[in-house]
Amino acid sequence: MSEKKLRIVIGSDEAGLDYKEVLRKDLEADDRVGSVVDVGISRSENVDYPHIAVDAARKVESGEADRALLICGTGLGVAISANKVPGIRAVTAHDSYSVERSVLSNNAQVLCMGQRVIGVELARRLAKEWLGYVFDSSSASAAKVDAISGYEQR
Ligand SMILES: O=C[C@H](O)[C@H](O)COP(=O)(O)O
Repeated sequence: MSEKKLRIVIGSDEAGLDYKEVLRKDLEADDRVGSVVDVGISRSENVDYPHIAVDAARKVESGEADRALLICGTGLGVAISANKVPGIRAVTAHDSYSVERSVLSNNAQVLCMGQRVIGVELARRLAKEWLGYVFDSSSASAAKVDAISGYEQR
């Protein structure tokens, strides 16, 4: 039985644009990915990171996409912004273990990285690993994620 392919949204500000372009190509070439929607920025249009991050997060929240990958200078601003969208769990992670736990412990749908923080090859490797993790809703972590959701003001 084949796994359902992931629908990914990718976005960045100017500080993350180079990595975003590289990571988008990697995602498009990955068999586990069914679609990649790029919410910007492009070389010709600059937009500040909060708008890109919220746009991407809304696509996940609405069910249009399964996950989002966001890049800015640090990976911090895009995570803060994406987390303003109810139902979204966005994290900044630059190491393999945190990327794994962001999905398996936190059921985070949004991974954020900083182009000014890690090398491009590590970012590529982490994004590849990230695709392989699937949250287990019958795991002991599920009740903790539910508790996070319970604190949201809807
Ligand atoms: O978190 C913010 C990002 O790192 C962004 O790319 C740069 O933001 P700044 O220009 O406000 O430092």
